[in-house]
Amino acid sequence: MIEVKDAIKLIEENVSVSDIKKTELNRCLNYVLADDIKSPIHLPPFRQSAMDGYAIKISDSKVYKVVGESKTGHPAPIQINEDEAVRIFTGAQVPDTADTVVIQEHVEVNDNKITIHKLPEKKANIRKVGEQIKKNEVALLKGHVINEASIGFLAGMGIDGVKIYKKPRVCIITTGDELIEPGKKLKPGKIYESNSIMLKVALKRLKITKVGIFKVKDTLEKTKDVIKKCLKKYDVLLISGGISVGDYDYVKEAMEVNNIHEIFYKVNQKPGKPLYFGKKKNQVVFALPGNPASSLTCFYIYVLPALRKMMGYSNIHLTKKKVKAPEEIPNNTGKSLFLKASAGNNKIKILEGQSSSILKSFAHSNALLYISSENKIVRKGEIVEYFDLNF
Ligand SMILES: Nc1nc2c(c(=O)[nH]1)N[C@H]1C(S)=C(S)[C@@H](COP(=O)(O)OP(=O)(O)OC[C@H]3O[C@@H](n4cnc5c(N)ncnc54)[C@H](O)[C@@H]3O)O[C@H]1N2
Ligand code: MOO
Repeated sequence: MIEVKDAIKLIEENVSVSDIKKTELNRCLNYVLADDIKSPIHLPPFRQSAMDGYAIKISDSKVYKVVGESKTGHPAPIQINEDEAVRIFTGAQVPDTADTVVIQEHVEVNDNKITIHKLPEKKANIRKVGEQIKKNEVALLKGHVINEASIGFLAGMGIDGVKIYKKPRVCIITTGDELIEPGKKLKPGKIYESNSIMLKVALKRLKITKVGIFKVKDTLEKTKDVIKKCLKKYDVLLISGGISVGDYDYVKEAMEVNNIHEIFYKVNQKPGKPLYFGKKKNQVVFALPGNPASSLTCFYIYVLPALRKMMGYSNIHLTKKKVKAPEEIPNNTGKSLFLKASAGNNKIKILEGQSSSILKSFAHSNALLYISSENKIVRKGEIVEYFDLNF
């Protein structure tokens, strides 16, 4: 049995970043950039008017002669002298000799002359060349998580594709004779299967959508076969249940038969003690304890960082925050604890119902309060750490 911090470290060390692929921009949302991106152009590429109005070469005069028009999408047709103006529109090129744009609301037009009521500051309403980004300047760094704005920004620089890290294909395998699909009639001795959908949506929150779900009964043969099948198609296997020491817990043996190499089995923690982590070349396998709250805790603390590392994230762990313990917390288990809690406004409340089978409290928690195995008692008001579940 290993300690929490060692388990976290072993996962970090044994998981590698996914392959890189060049991908067209409209398929890059929520992926992580695998390269620094430099702007191929100055943005904007020419001096642009920020408003509809008149481009002038500013002087003490309030009256200017309109000598032409600069229309958006076309090069500025003429240059101007002092006391001259060019009619101009938002986004249009400002003539090189103009230095200011007056908005049309501040101008009175008489024939081909304008009278300015309110002179702006010199250089007003002109977007400078390269104001947003200069040619060859780094626009986005490797590790950047691509959002809608990043896509617009990249397109605005004329870029139509970038290199990104692939997302892992993940499968969820549930084990157990007792499990019945929600929606069906419950029979004696059976319970509704809830881990697969819970893990699937947790993956969805991580923007992982290529997810396969497989359900097997408690037999060695079936467990072996499903693992073999999944190893052919998926980068990550999440197996739920069947990893403890009962007579019908076949997952460990089925993994051995499939030549999965054990990195660790059992972590000195509550919940989630029988957690298993293994590898087959670059494929990784987590066997999550079947108890629903254990499964989800292990997902947040161990699976999530592994997946984020694969996807190229630089911050892979849930954010850890500090808070004062709201009450005395004895820890006579000798194990590290992850307590379901509700945090906010620099306070935390430990919720009722900490058992591994209970999701009721988890459903109301946004934090996992962490007490290390070495800590036998936390005094009220002592500083403790929690994992923020808002990611
Ligand atoms: N003698 C011992 N017994 C147990 C130990 C131990 O050290 N010695 N460890 C306990 C701990 S801690 C945990 S956690 C569980 C883990 O057991 P398994 O991973 O083998 O999981 P199962 O036995 O298959 O199931 C446990 C529990 O969870 C329910 N379950 C399972 N899968 C699902 C699912 N997909 N959806 C909803 N609920 C599920 C299952 O019905 C059981 O109630 O072992 C302890 N035992
Ligand atoms: O690992 Mo278990 O989760 O303590 O019931």
